[in-house]
Amino acid sequence: MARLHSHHIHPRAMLNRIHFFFYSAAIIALLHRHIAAISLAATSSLLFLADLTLAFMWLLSQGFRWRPILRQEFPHLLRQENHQLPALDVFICTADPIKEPPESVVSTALSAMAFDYPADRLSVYVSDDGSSELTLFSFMEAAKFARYWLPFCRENNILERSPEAFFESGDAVGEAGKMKALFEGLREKVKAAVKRGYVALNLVDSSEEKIFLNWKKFTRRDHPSHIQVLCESRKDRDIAGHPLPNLIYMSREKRPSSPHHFKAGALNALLRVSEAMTNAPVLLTLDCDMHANDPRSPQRALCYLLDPDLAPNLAYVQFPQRYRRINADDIYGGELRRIFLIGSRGLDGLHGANYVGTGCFFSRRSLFGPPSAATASNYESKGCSFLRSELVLQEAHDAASCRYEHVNDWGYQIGFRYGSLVEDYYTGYQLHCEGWRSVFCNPDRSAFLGDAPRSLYDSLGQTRRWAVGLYEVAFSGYCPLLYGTRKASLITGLCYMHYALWAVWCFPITIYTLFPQLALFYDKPLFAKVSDPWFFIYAYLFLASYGQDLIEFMEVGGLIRRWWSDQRMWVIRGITSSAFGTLDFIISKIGLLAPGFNLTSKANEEEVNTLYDSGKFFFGTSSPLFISMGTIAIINLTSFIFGILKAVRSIGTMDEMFLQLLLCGFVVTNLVPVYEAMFFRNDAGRMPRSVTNASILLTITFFCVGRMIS
Ligand SMILES: O=c1ccn([C@@H]2O[C@H](COP(=O)(O)OP(=O)(O)O[C@H]3O[C@H](CO)[C@@H](O)[C@H](O)[C@H]3O)[C@@H](O)[C@H]2O)c(=O)[nH]1
Ligand SMILES: [Mn+2]
Repeated sequence: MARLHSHHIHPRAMLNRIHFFFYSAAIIALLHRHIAAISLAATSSLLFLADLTLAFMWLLSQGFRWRPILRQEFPHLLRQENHQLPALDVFICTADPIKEPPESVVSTALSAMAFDYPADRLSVYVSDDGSSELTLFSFMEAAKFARYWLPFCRENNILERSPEAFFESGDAVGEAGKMKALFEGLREKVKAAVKRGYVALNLVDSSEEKIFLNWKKFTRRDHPSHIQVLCESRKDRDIAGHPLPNLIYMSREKRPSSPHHFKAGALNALLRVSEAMTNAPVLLTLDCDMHANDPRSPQRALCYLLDPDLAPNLAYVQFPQRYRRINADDIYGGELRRIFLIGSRGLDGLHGANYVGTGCFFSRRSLFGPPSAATASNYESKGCSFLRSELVLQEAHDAASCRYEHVNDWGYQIGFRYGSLVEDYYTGYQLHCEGWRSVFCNPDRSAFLGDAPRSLYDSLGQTRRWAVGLYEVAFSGYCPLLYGTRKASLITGLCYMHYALWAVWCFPITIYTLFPQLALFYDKPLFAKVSDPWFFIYAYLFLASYGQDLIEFMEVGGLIRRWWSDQRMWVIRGITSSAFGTLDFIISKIGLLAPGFNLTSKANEEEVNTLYDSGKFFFGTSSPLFISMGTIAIINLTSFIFGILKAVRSIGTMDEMFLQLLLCGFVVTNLVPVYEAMFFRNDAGRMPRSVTNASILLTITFFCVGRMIS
């Protein structure tokens, strides 16, 4: 058998290692200087703390650079060699018809149904945590549309098989025009229903009517399980007479007394329901807003999953999260290249890429125990009984009930893991600790494309939730530093710890954006003079780390201006979402409030979209997050202006204050959009006045306190 894939170590790995030694020497020198000059002065000990944290985080992150791997697959060989393709179950999660518009969710499902894959071996399962009749209705419509859409894609060899994305790009004429009209019809119907808030019974036929009448008795937090087989490949045909893949709607049982564990709970219910129905050995998880952009991605993943050398230990093949409709500058750093490309590639050279929740092909086996314990025979696909048969449906409903969650090890020993809001990170980590491996697959044509948040508040809300979820792992019995380093490997554990402490950046960033600025205002020098040799250590540390970051970012296809946004968002997150995420976590730990999964909005709001497309930040709401950002912005601006004025008057002081002035200027440059939104904009996305006023008040307070201390 020819090799289905190849890989090599990144050519820069050696340079990275050399750089590691020089850079660590500089860090040690700096820390030594701190210790030698240690004083009880608050500012200098804070700066020491900041540098210590930065150094620690830097150390944890070096594993990503130790042995990055680049891979290539040869999926065409699968066909040449007549490989039998295994059955594939696709899981799509949605949770709210308002934040996650059903017309987009069905597009995602259609893109997966249209995979270039034998229909009798492909099933698409949709979990609806919103338990919404609107979503079910949309999927009923989607099942009808699929009969036209699938043959259209197949016959015209279309690559972009999400109807939403397909019709967005390019004009539709001829047959495509007809398809577009059909899809628009579906969309209008769905949108009208969502606007109305319920499914009008005249929209559905008599057999469907019963379902919706029944539905009205439930609430979204208290209802029995509901499963609806919308397409069944053994029975249903598209308009060209080909079998359709299975399409199954599931709303798992929810009871107030039974914790539902958010997305991890939904995925586990899907895991059980699919076991009762099709039990495919290969699974694909997708977020509702992440459609397939290449119909042959399953074959690409199978290049690894079918490799007899890898298969016994291979848990999953992860594709990167990539996004469409990102604006030119990617103002919110939504691409997250550092996590989804650079980080994954780095981990791939160790135990394997981390799981990022979507675009990931699993071997079902891996979710049921360590590689040594699994017996392959339990994971053979079912193909005999009809999905709509009484028996199968009964079993499936049962599998979607809360009952399982109480008695079994679901979420702890098997399935997607509970206990963290970032169930993806946590599950991948646990699998690696169990001895499973994984692979990062990053083809040139994006396999999946999703939507990134389009308002600042959404973007920060998302990372705030991640921060809490990551802390939950850091401070659990499975802390990667203690447990991961032992169970997986030293470097893998350190990398996972780096992510677990992702929000810890808030400490050094807040210190560096606050105290040197106050000190500048009150003429207190903190750093080395320009004429001092130590100045060069500072310069080296700063330039080398930013330089390395830039090189890595560009190398994974980034643009300079997007890199600038990316590093800006690092600063902004540090003073907002990471800081508030840290607080959220502390509050949840002392038992005041249980952490919740706030969905990221995927809704298309006109104003938000227009501002996003024109590259302007959308603030709009008065959130405490923005007050902390506004305060730091104004403090930096004030100190910077003050510093410049002083520098102009007496050049002499420049020598010892230069680094502080530079730092201040750097922060000010980063926060230009904040000043604009506070003082120069009048649109809906500007900073609310109340936030600006509160920030000014807080700034004054800080300067007063600073005066008392200095
Ligand atoms: O109770 C819930 C909450 C969420 N979801 C689904 O989970 C997915 C991710 O939710 P989203 O609001 O889009 O979160 P993001 O922060 O954008 O998602 C990232 O982070 C999540 C973990 O916090 C991962 O699950 C995702 O895969 C990853 O893309 C969506 O399809 C939701 O419908 C559920 O099914 N049930
Ligand atoms: Mn999302």
